[in-house]
Amino acid sequence: MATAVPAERDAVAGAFPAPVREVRHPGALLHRTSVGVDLLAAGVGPALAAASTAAALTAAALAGTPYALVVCAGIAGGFLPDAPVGSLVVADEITVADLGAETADGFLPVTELGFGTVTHRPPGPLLRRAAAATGARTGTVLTVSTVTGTAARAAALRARHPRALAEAMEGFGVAEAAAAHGVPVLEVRAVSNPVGPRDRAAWRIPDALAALTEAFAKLAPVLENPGIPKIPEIPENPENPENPGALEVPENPEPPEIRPGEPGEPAELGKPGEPGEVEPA
Ligand SMILES: O=C(O)c1cccc(C(=O)CC[C@H]2O[C@@H](n3cnc4c(=O)[nH]cnc43)[C@H](O)[C@@H]2O)c1
Repeated sequence: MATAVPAERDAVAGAFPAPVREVRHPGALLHRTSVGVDLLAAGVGPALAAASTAAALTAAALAGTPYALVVCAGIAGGFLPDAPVGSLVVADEITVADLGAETADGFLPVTELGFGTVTHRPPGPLLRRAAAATGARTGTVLTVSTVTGTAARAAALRARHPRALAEAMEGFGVAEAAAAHGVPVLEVRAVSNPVGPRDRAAWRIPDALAALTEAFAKLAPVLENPGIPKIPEIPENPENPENPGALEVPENPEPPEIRPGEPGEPAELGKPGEPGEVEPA
């Protein structure tokens, strides 16, 4: 579970039974709950959130216990009237709003420049279960690098993304990291403020954090059993032109010896193995 700041991480932690313990990896400090869900304050903005999430995913994969699901969570700005302050949004599209080029004819997303991606979509069945469990609205959650501060910018974003319910700053970065590891992603946001003219005093942060705790209490059973198989990554093999998408594997590979409770045992959701962990001093 990746949030931007520790206050959001701790709000999510409030939905799980105490205690949590710290697990330190290079580039990612995890809070591991007693039910095996890992929480990460991944940093503000898509770049740092992607870097931190990728570090956590890589550490888990190297330990032989890859994550089954990544969830980006936190507070957000909501587009009125569809996502008022206090409401909860689960993204059916996680879309980066400002990755592209400004032209004389307006904004062009990177995809129209011929590269990259601008949207990640959570698996439909998981999304529907998450929305049903929490009562959340579903729609596009935009990822921005600059918080919207004017009515004109809010209107421009909605004109370009009519299904947008909320904007926040990490979802696309977290989703890019998850996609690189072939792991599905969800984004869950509690609306703390309207998207529009900047009025920081009007942000209802404590209420949104409380809504986040409540949402994750309801989501816990869904997250424990997301029902989504990991998409296997097929590494390229340039030396095998008949099957360039597969690495050569011996015909009867020796099965790895795996004993219960050891690294390599199929992981419980989000519960990486012990190697690589460093307990806090
Ligand atoms: O000051 C606090 O106590 C506090 C507690 C929890 C979170 C914060 C933040 O400032 C979180 C920043 C985080 O929130 C997202 N966010 C919220 N509203 C918007 C918005 O209107 N536009 C874009 N992002 C928004 C965003 O993901 C930030 O990273 C403070």
